Amino acid sequence: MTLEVTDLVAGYLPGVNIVDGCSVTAGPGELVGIIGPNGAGKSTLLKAIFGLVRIRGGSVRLAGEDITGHKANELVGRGVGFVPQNDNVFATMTVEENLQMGLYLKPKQFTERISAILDLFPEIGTFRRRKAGSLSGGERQLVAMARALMTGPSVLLLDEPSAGLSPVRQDETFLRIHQIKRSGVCVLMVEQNARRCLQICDRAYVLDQGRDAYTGTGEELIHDPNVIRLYLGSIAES
Ligand SMILES: Nc1ncnc2c1ncn2[C@@H]1O[C@H](COP(=O)(O)OP(=O)(O)OP(=O)(O)O)[C@@H](O)[C@H]1O
Repeated sequence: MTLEVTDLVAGYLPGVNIVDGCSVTAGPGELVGIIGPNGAGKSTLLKAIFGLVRIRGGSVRLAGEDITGHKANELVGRGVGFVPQNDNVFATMTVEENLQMGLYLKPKQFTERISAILDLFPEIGTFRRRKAGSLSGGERQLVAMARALMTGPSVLLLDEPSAGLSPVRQDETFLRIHQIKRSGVCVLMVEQNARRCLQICDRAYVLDQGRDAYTGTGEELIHDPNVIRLYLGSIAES
């Protein structure tokens, strides 16, 4: 399914638009990155798409259907998954219980879905009975993504999946995101690690002050002098 966000306006406080005329699209099996400076509105964009921040203007369409302002639980039912940056697992529950929570709308499908998830991420099998709170950051991120995948979404929204992880764990996480994309899911990912994000994304958007300032393939943006100057630092860093 294609996700189309057009001229979106959203914010928390009256009169302050954090997302301010932002347009992004992501198609089936596509990994689309969102990068930009702190406070640009990246997380707010994902939350607005997922019905967690009030939308003041513009539209969100899924497979051509208007889903603007729909509530999160309704969006899950329509095939949208969201992995927030913080508190994305239930620490006192086991991994398996976390995955069950992901499927609370359709508990009868648990056996079928868990086997699909274990096919995609076999390592979950090795710690499925452990409490999520006892896992490493990378493992917790994997559980959070797996939980969002339990309903078999066609669109997955990821908010800074590499945050707080060591470089090795970040690489593992990006590899897993690639596997998710290859399974046909459309992935829209906000990332702090801009350079790495551009290396692995099919396409990306640079957000600035709530707007999509630049867009292109990861390869184009990573070599774009404006993007380098404003967001990536010197070319020598690459
Ligand atoms: N719950 C909230 N209430 C009011 N303002 C908020 C809230 N959450 C975020 N903001 C404000 O919205 C602005 C954009 O925040 P957002 O988290 O979307 O940016 P971001 O691009 O994801 O930045 P970062 O990379 O720092 O996470 C910030 O100025 C922030 O202070």
